[in-house]
Amino acid sequence: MAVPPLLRAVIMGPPGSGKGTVSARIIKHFGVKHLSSGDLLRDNMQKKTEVGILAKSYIDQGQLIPDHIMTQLMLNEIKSLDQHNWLLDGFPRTVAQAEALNKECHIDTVIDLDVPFETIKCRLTARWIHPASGRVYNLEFSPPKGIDDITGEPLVQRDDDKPETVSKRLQAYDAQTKPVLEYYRKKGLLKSFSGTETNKIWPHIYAFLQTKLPDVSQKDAAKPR
Ligand SMILES: Nc1nc2c(ncn2[C@@H]2O[C@H](COP(=O)(O)OP(=O)(O)O)[C@@H](O)[C@H]2O)c(=O)[nH]1
Ligand SMILES: Nc1ncnc2c1ncn2[C@@H]1O[C@H](COP(=O)(O)OP(=O)(O)O)[C@@H](O)[C@H]1O
Repeated sequence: MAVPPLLRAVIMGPPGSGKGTVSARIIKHFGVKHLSSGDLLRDNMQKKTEVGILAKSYIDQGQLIPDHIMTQLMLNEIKSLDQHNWLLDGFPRTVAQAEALNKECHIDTVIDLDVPFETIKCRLTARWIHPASGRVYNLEFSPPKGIDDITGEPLVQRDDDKPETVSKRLQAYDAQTKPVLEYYRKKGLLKSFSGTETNKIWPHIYAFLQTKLPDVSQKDAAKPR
């Protein structure tokens, strides 16, 4: 029997559009490997690696990390996922990164979360995360019980979720990341999902991915959450 080709997907959208939240649901239902550039950078910052120390100065300013550093870091990680279906989250974020990725692998689909900036600004100041796993919580949307649901470890707020840094990140998105949407649109790979609530966008993403991969979560497949 022929082995189905491995899925190579990217999830895009402005900061706070719900990439992490939707990725967690995609992992649960479709069992893909998830590689988040932000989680990888935060892990490096926490371990105070050379990349982590350098990244902190950019992230604190709401700026993107230089392309050559980010590309090297991510392409190296991607290699270790060779035999799996994977989903990239937060990379590529510039056209130069998209071109570098294109040289290394063929991308099948790009899921774009099209959420208005006004919606996002409120969300990010209420975001709490569990740094070790990248799990995200929100004071209103998915309220934490004060600690991470799985490990019981404390949650933290991200330094770059301060309102002034959020504005800079949204500007960087407009200037540097929106052209990447155009890059993938021209290749016919872009699938945009518009809305202001993850729970309303998700069933459409779920239906779209079901055309590519089987649901491996087994239970509750009729009502994907
Ligand atoms: N109010 C509200 N918050 C949401 C919704 N979807 C996600 N969030 C929260 O918004 C914040 C940003 O979401 P996240 O998945 O981290 O976005 P990312 O920056 O694109 O990865 C987190 O605190 C989420 O819990 C939603 O539909 N409504
Ligand atoms: N592909 C990338 N290129 C450059 N910088 C990046 C990239 N991915 C993440 N970063 C840096 O890490 C920060 C946090 O990224 P991420 O966790 O994806 O946050 P969000 O999706 O909420 O913006 C970004 O604001 C940026 O400074």
